[in-house]
Amino acid sequence: MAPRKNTRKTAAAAAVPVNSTEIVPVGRGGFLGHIVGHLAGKALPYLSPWAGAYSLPPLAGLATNQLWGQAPLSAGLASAALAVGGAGLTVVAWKSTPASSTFGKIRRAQATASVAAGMGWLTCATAAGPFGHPMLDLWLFGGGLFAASWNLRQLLRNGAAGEIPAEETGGGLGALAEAIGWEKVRVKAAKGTGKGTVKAALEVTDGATIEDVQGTAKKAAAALHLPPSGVVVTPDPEDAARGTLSMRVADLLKDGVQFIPPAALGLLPTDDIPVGLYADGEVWVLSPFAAVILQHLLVMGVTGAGKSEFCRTVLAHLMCRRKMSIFLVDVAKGRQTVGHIADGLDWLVTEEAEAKRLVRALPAAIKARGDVLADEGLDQWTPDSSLNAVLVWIEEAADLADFEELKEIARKARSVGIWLAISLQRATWTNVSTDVRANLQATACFGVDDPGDASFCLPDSVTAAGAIPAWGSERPGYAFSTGMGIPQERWTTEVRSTKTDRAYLTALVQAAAAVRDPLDETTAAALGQAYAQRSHRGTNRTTPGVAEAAPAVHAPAPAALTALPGAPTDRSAYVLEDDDMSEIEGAAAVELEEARAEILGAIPADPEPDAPYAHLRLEDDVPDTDDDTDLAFEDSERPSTEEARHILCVELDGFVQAGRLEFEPADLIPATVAAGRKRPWMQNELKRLTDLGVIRRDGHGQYTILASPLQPV
Ligand SMILES: Nc1ncnc2c1ncn2[C@@H]1O[C@H](COP(=O)(O)OP(=O)(O)OP(=O)(O)O)[C@@H](O)[C@H]1O
Repeated sequence: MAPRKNTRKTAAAAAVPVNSTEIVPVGRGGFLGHIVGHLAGKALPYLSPWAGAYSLPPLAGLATNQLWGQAPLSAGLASAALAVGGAGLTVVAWKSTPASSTFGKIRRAQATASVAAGMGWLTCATAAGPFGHPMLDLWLFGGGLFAASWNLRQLLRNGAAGEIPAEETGGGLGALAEAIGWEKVRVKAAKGTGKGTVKAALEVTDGATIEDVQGTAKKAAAALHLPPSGVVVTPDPEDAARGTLSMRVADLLKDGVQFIPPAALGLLPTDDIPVGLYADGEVWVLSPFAAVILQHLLVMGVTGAGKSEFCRTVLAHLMCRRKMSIFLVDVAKGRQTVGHIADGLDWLVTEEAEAKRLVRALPAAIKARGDVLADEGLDQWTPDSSLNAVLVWIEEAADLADFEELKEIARKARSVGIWLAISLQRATWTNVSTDVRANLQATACFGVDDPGDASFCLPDSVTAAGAIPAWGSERPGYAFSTGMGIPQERWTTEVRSTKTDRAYLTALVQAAAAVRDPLDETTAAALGQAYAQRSHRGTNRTTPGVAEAAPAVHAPAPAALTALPGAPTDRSAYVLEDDDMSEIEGAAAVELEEARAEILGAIPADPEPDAPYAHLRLEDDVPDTDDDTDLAFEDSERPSTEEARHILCVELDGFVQAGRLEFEPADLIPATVAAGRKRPWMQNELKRLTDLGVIRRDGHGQYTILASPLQPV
């Protein structure tokens, strides 16, 4: 295995401050000096109430006494004015001090009492003078009590920073709590992470729940003037009364995230895929193939939200790996999105018919891979298998396959190492069934217009926490992502995918051709003609032992039938016994009536409606020739059953050679006539070829050719 570099931490390392140990200076000033300095530093904040209490009152008292205390009239008027002013100030102090908690109430009482006592003393000191008795005694005792009570508050606040409510820690969280009705919520120890996010511990009391708090995350964001998704409340899995409040106060990713190149060419599919950065600078890493369960991915976001960039990022990384094959289906703008890295795609599908072919071929590949893994003694795909891991990325899958088909593929592909990624602009109940959704357990939800859409993509636990990317296309590349080995506590952290550079990616993918393995033989054979005739094939190394697709052989040769996936080895298998025939006829009877309308509907309108033979149907015997006519038909010998079947097989093979893998029964009418047979015979043949895995019946009377009956794959 190629050496692995730990990409997960590289980008983060620059942003994370190094934890330093405080160094005590030794030398001049020395240890004692340091202790004295340290103590002085600690004590200083506690001295200010004392300094204020013992300096301001005498100064103010002396000033007012000197100004108005000398004459009885001015002293009386000044005292009265100060008393009224003092009462007013006391009311203001009471009203303006928040008291949503016990601590708040104490603080309000303390602030109000301090103002009232100070103004009362000043009123008296104006007339009586500050330094006589009892004014001097009141100042000395009252000032001491005042300063000590404020010291007590400081001590409580500093000593129990983690235990007291936010309003005690300052920073406006107390006001926030009051504004959004968090009476039963304690917000503790708000701390900046230094990476644009402030985090605080939450605790609910009096019967409240963390879910109640989650419901008000948007209010909190509005009160703090943050983006709607800027406040996220995550419950503590260990304690239902606790949680974490994260507030993203700065956007470190707004200048974009550069593509993080692969650590090496030739890594395995199980190695980490770095696809972007989290809001706190950590690398956003996906590990789908290394996770305990391979979780299929649902990518969602409005047009312009950044899905294509994300797709290119994931694909580019996987294109640089061994034992990995990638199929991409994008009927809308495939070449435009990935044309420059198409070399790395083993199969790029841009046509709807081919997309349907691919989807229909997958069940056979899943089955064949399952058999190989069982033989290899593996419960699920690992790099030890002889098979490649496969990524099938489908854009707007709901338009290309029916839900039942997708559900089955998603359910079974997981264990055989086929990773399904489905990208949608808007996943609602109407364009993806809940069954399919349930099988897409990993998500990357980019901007959506309606918050409800996000809840279709992201798990409830994530949207409930307030992690909803309801920014539409305003913030391209930003998303929330879950599953694929992402630690659960990261699911509610915003990410931004990397922005790719066309020229760089092209060069990278070209260089990686030397390490890309071709698709393993088992999967390639099981995918049949749909894969053998794919319209695009990428470049990869040719590994000894893995044959390239056989050149098309037009000449039908009986021996070639051996190449059918799961088909018997000699042509006699195509010849059925009578018993089989009646069984098939019985089973086909129902289908016949259904197919009849379809076939007849497909036949163009009769160009000679008034001709004497117009009443004849395909299944009617050809009438005897008119006695009056000169025309005579040569008696041609009716082909044997084997010959008739061969004619039909040649017709089907002709379709395959022409790159046409879909047909309707009506298309086989000329061959049926050439075989000297009628419609029921053709229907039986179709049924038989379906059972043999040569063709597959789709809805609405259509068939897909899975493998030519006459050619090796
Ligand atoms: N991670 C990103 N960082 C910066 N810009 C980005 C990022 N992702 C996408 N963009 C920009 O946003 C625009 C739209 O991106 P993109 O084509 O990936 O959106 P989309 O979701 O695929 O849209 P659509 O559904 O129409 O295909 C592009 O101009 C692209 O450069």
